[in-house]
Amino acid sequence: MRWSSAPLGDDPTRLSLLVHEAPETGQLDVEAAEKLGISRGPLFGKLKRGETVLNDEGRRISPADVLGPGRRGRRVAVVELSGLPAAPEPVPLPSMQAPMSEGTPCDALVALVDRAAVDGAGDAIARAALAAKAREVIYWTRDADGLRCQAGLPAPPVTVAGAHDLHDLARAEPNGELWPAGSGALQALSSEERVDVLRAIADTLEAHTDEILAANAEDVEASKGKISDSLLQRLILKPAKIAQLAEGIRSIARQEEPLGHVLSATQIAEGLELRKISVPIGVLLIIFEARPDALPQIVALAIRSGNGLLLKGGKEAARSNALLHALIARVLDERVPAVGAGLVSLVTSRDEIDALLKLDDVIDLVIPRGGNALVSYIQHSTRIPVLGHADGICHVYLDVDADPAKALAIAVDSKADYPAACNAAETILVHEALADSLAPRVVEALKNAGVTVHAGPRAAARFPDLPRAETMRHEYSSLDVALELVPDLDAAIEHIHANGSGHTEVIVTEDAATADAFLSKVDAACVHHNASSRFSDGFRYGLGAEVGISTGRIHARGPVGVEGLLTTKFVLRGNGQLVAKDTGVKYTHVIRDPRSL
Ligand SMILES: NC(=O)C1=CN([C@@H]2O[C@H](COP(=O)(O)OP(=O)(O)OC[C@H]3O[C@@H](n4cnc5c(N)ncnc54)[C@H](OP(=O)(O)O)[C@@H]3O)[C@@H](O)[C@H]2O)C=CC1
Ligand SMILES: N[C@@H](CCC(=O)OP(=O)(O)O)C(=O)O
Repeated sequence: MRWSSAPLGDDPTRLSLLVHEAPETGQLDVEAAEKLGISRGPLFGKLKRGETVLNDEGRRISPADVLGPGRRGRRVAVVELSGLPAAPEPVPLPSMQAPMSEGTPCDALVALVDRAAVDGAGDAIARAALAAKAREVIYWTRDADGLRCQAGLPAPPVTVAGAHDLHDLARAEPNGELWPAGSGALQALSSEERVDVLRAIADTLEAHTDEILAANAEDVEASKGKISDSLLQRLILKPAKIAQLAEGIRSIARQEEPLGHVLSATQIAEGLELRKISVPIGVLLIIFEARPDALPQIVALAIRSGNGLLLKGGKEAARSNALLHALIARVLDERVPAVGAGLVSLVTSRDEIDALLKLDDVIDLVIPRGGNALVSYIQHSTRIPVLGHADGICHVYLDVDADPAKALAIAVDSKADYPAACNAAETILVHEALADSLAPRVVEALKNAGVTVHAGPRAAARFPDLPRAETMRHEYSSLDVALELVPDLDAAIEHIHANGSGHTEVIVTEDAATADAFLSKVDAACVHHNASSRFSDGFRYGLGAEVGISTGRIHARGPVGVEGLLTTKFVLRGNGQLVAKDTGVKYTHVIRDPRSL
């Protein structure tokens, strides 16, 4: 352990210390070392100290070959903000201008405040947290009775890279280095290291299934009677769901490295080569509903794509999310200490969102995943680009040439498989020519699956006993569905465009030309032919997982996986070429095949 003093703002008389903990090397794997031809003795000590050694045959053995994961030395900034007399002798500083953290994020900021001044200290603490790039803030107060660690004060939640109070932080004008630090460090990791983290997260989820289920059971218990049954189902985690989650994360790990992928290449002129490569977007703020399995999926996609993350989950899932986040944070700290837990921050309260939405110099993309109200609110409250994942008013159109067995099964699966999902069908459209043949069978099959069928204006004339649908533009998110009759394909498409939300639309028909017309004319993120709307999902589409299903048009649409979290960068390599009013080179503009590079 060593310490140095560090300046805080423009008042060098105040106590401010930077405490550095010595790093811990990993455990030496004696068996592995002996297998590599290292005899017990001083070489073991050298390897433990991080030195490369020569084995008995003179081959170089590096510490990484025989040491388990180590722990980096933590850094804690200590500041005294109350004007109390300075404590230990300040050590002369190399530069008073140096940032308090010496450029590296601190694990924690310990702030000492006069008890009487606590109420007014928030802004100063926020500024100190910013200067220290602190991931966590711990307050101590001091009065006549001595020092006290203030557990009673609003807990300093580990939120945006740990900053304790986002409102204060927003006022403190972050310089953009605090949050992206983790993202930059993530990009510096090798593909193997990021893959290793994903595998470790998948293993951790499975290993802690019981604890996760216990935290989830508390969330479910607390929400019973307060939310609808279908929303409760969305909140519930089960062992099979956790196993599928882990498998999804492993499949993301198996995917081809997404960063630095050459998407196109052009020879601009002799010796002047242009490449377009894939890069991460940067820092993402993702707001999602009370569905805890979304958290590890989103984290895995962000890690694979090299993005930093701020997460805000639905309040009903608070305990499940907190545990999942803590498990992931531990993996990050253990496996990639250079990146650390700060890469993924969990915001717990809706109140913190407004301050974050102001940080357009820090956050690169906001993805609100939830109802239309949420998405519109975010769009109107920020200058940060927004990729909306809004509601799913999905239709299944049963064409005159539909195979009846497929039509019945697809209608039932699209609604009843998981009624609360945004990709569940909300309206079944049936060709009018089938009003007396297929339509009653559809009503029957849906009823048998426990679904209440609500008749639209035309269907009501044919099925007067059914309850009326109050509107055709409604997301039931429950075991309810609307039924409407349409005269032909064009009317079906018109109905979909008038009432749908651009999420997922399905046609059931055996006529290829009708299917093609539907698939090309319908304007939605996902269009399916003879397949359930429920396939519209990142895991089922083979993306491993999803952030959600984008109902926005730019830049990603439909289930958003790793690719949806990337942007591009042009890289031009030359050897001194100039533009010189476009006379400097002879343009060739030869398109290269990226696969040949
Ligand atoms: N397209 C897609 O991928 C998805 C779409 N959906 C759609 O979401 C809807 C259901 O979601 P629902 O459970 O109602 O979720 P909400 O839209 O009510 O909330 C989702 C999240 O947004 C937060 N939130 C809501 N309003 C605000 C606000 N004004 N400021 C800050 N945060 C806010 C909530 O916080 P808090 O919990 O604290 O209130 C929660 O974390 C359905 O329409 C469904 O189709 C759902 C999942 C995926
Ligand atoms: N991925 C989902 C669908 C999209 C989704 O997240 O929906 P929701 O259940 O509203 O959170 C699924 O089919 O399982």
